[in-house]
Amino acid sequence: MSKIRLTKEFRFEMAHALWNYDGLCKHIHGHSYILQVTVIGQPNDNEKDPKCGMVMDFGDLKKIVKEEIVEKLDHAIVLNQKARNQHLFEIPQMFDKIHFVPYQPTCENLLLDFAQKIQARLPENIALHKLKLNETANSFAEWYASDNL
Ligand SMILES: Nc1nc2c(c(=O)[nH]1)N=C([C@H](O)[C@H](O)COP(=O)(O)OP(=O)(O)OP(=O)(O)O)CN2
Ligand SMILES: [Zn+2]
Repeated sequence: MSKIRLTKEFRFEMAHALWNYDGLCKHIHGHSYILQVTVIGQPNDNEKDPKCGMVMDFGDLKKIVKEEIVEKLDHAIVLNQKARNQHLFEIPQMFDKIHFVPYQPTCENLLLDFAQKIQARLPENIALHKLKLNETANSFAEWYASDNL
């Protein structure tokens, strides 16, 4: 049976800084990120199933991506763990949504992290096909399953 790709788009506001970077992005600054998540699979052909005709309910995909990524990162600060500093936690009303990650929080590395998190939550019959992350209106990175076999 034929396969179909489904895409859902998410938006979140996130601050980050690139540790040891040689440009302006070494400073804490924010982006309005746009994340497109594309999955691939065969539409359900069981007429008795409420999900008949669907590869995956858009709502189920939304739940996974919101729980794994959007709810955690929206209005958060993401910093390389090399920048970890106890003083930041002394002002919890500003810094209780700070995430230190074991990588440089570039578009590329965020996508590698997102791919792992989404893949771990997808049902067996559905595969992650592609991710696209816009950091600005004219800068984006893409992850393709076919590049990572
Ligand atoms: N390969 C990457 N390069 C850069 C990343 C990244 O994640 N991957 N990130 C940054 C900065 O965080 C920031 O996103 C600036 O990016 P840039 O597109 O250079 O933004 P500008 O506003 O300066 O670009 P304009 O084309 O002038 O709008 C830097 N590089
Ligand atoms: Zn940036």
